[in-house]
Amino acid sequence: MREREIVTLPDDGSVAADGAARLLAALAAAQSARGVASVVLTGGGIGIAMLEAVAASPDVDSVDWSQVEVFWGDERFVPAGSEDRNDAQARAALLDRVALDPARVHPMASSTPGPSALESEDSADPDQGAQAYAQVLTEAAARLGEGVPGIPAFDVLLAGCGPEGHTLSVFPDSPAVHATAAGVVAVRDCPKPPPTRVSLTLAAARSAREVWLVAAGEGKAEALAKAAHGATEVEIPLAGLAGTERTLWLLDEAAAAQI
Ligand SMILES: O=C(O)[C@H](O)[C@@H](O)[C@H](O)[C@H](O)COP(=O)(O)O
Repeated sequence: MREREIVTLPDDGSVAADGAARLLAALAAAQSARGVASVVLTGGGIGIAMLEAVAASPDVDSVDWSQVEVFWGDERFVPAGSEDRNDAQARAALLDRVALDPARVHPMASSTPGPSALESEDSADPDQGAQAYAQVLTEAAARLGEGVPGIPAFDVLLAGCGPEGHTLSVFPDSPAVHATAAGVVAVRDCPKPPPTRVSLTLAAARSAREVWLVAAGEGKAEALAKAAHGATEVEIPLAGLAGTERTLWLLDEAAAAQI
């Protein structure tokens, strides 16, 4: 596994701004190389702040948004349209402000029962939502090329982390972190509300060419230090984040303070 790159910035605002500039450059480079670029979004304050910074960037049009495929690394299993959903927050922050091709935006299932939407297979059952997303990823891998079997070689996968070391919706010593196959899983009794979610496994996240962990605040410092000093992914799931070509930690000084 290639060495992690750790970039430290003064504060959360500069992490979001730097991440936004890097993301625009990475998507443009991917389009130059392969035509279509793919990005995996996540939730949380810094992840959404980064999308807002992308939307506000003077370089936002350096990317042909109609040729960007958007996926999620995890999603809260709540009704469609809930403001708790990562996709709702991403749409408000960026996706509704750029000219994406709706057919290339792949939300995870919501808990809204009823007729299945084309992509998300909305259902009242997160396991069905996870299975439906696995199918979306298999079909996307056929279009975009796969990193690990059945999972696209995403160009950039974004992830945040929690104070106890969770990333995506994979928590320490949880069924999701013990799910070693590359896939999509339902998460129940999640320590971070809302309790029910759908998430990529860490093995699926490692299908990405580049994996970027974006974190700010002293609350993340201990978990990041443990991961930097050899903790296992079962203990500290963020330790299991790695891209096939690059693993980047974008941290503010407070989050990096104990590394
Ligand atoms: O759905 C979620 O909640 C996210 O996927 C979660 O993994 C988040 O990225 C981290 O908890 C960091 O969140 P903050 O940036 O708000 O601390």
